[in-house]
Amino acid sequence: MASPLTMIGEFPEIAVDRKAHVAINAATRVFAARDGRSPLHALGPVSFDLRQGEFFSVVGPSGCGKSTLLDLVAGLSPATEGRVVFEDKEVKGEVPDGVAVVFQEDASFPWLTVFDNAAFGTRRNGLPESEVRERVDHALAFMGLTDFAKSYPAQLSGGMRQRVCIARAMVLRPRLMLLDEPFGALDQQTRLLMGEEMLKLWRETGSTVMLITHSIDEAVLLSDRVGIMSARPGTFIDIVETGWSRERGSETAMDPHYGALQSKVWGLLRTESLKAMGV
Ligand SMILES: Nc1ncnc2c1ncn2[C@@H]1O[C@H](COP(=O)(O)OP(=O)(O)OP(=O)(O)O)[C@@H](O)[C@H]1O
Repeated sequence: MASPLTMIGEFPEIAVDRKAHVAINAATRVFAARDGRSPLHALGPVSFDLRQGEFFSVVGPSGCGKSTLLDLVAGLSPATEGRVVFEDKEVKGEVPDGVAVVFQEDASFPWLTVFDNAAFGTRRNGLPESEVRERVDHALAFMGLTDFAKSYPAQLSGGMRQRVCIARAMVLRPRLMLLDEPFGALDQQTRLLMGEEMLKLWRETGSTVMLITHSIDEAVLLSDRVGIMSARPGTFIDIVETGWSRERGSETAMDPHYGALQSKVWGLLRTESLKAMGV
């Protein structure tokens, strides 16, 4: 019988299992009524799987429930109905072991050095200091921050601060990385470079990635699959396979298939964005 594991190109150590790593089953989120307003149905019902080791991006009109979906998968917010299962365990009430989340806003701690920022999660998890040091040194080198280990966030650019946050997530060696517009506040150039860093990280770690983004270009370039959400309450109207190899990078944008994928995603998103704007 054929093995369910597929060896990937130059990275034979990463065996990607195409079965579900995260299963989202008929999940909805309704926010309770507040200030005399009616309850707000923000999301779903939405059902989909994140496959083991894939890079999955989510695009959708503003306010359709993308961050709400990520919060559900991260265990930061409960599903009103339905459920989320990560590695055969229901996600409930806390971020599961093996999951790291990176947000758009600069979440570095200004009172800690770059090294101590990156070490924060692992120290809290009680990892021995020698192991912390080894992991942090590797993550800072990977993110090009070695020379800034003793600097404080205020001494860094916005892009570098965001790299510190990604290093902090990387040090945890997550099996699932949840990224909520992590490059949203960065200029276009830095954003492109950070996308390449993310791909490098994804290739090195073999972790599953779910990225929320407003950028169709970014979603199409980085992902194995792009999920397009409807206007609120968000559900997936389509999930588009890109077909890229793991070796993709900025040059993938020159591939003739890239333009066709971009147009397809934009075509789907445009209709939903007009609906969200009430047009
Ligand atoms: N804690 C909350 N309480 C009440 N309503 C909320 C809460 N969080 C989000 N919402 C509402 O739920 C809806 C979905 O919000 P969410 O942030 O998930 O959308 P989004 O697709 O990520 O938006 P954007 O693309 O603009 O970042 C919005 O109408 C938002 O106002």
